[in-house]
Amino acid sequence: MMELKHVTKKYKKSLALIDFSYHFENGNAYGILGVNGAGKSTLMNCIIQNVSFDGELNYTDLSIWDIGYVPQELAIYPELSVMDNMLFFASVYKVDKGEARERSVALIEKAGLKEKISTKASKLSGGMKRKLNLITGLVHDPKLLICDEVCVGIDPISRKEILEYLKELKNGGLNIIYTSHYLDEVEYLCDRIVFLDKGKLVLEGATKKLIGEMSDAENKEADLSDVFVKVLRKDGE
Ligand SMILES: Nc1ncnc2c1ncn2[C@@H]1O[C@H](COP(=O)(O)OP(=O)(O)OP(=O)(O)O)[C@@H](O)[C@H]1O
Repeated sequence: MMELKHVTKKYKKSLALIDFSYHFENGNAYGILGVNGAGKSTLMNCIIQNVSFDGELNYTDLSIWDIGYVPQELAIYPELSVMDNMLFFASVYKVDKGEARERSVALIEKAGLKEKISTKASKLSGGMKRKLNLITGLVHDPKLLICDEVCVGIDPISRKEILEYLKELKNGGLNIIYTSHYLDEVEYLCDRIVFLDKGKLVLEGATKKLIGEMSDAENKEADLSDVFVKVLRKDGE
C-alpha cells in the first residue's frame, strides 16, 4: 500500500517523528499506539501529506485521492446540514453527484443519523458530530481510511456499532490506520500494531502475537493494555 523511508518531522520546538521507516501492506488494519505527544497524529499528517517532512513516502497502489482521513479535531461544517456536509466532501473528492447522494444516504443511515439528515451539524450532539466526522471520510469509497481518535465522546453502544462497521469495511478490503487511547478498540480492529515513543518506532508486530507473547511471559490472560504498558512505561514509573 505504501512505504515510508526515514521520515522525520521537525517542528520549531520539537522532533515529532524521527527516522520513521515502515512498509504498510494491503489487507490490514494498523493500530498506531503511543502516549500523548508520541507522534501519532504527526505520522498520519505525513501520510496524507498535510505537513512537509524529510524522508520518502511512496504510495504503491493508491493515490492521495484514495485516502479517507478522519481527524481528531472535528472537520465538519457547522452551518451545513448532515447531508450537505456529506455532499461537500464528496464534491472535494469529485464523486459523481448521483453516486454521492446514494452513498451519503447509505452512510447516514448506517451511522444512525437518518432522522438528522437535514439538521445543521451545529445542532447535533457531540457524539453525532463525531459520527458525521467519520462518515465524511468514507463518502468517496477510499482504499485507505485513516482514523485519529474517532470514537472520543461517543456512547458505548454507538462506539460498538462504529467499530463493528469499521471491521465490516476492513473485512471487505478497506485498509485502515487507526489510533486511539481506547486499547480495546485497537485490539478488536487492528491486525498489527506500531508503537511510537518520542517520535520513534520502538516495536511493531501482529496484535495476536504480541498479546500471546505477553500472556506467556506473564503467565496470565494478557491484553493489549498489558503490552502497551510493558513497551512504553519508563523505568521508575
Ligand atoms: N503543529 C504543530 N506545531 C508544533 N508542534 C507540534 C505540532 N503538532 C504536533 N507538535 C508536537 O509534536 C509532538 C507530537 O505530537 P502529535 O500530536 O503527533 O502526538 P500524538 O501522539 O498524536 O499525541 P496525542 O495522543 O496527545 O494526540 C508533540 O511534542 C507536539 O507538541
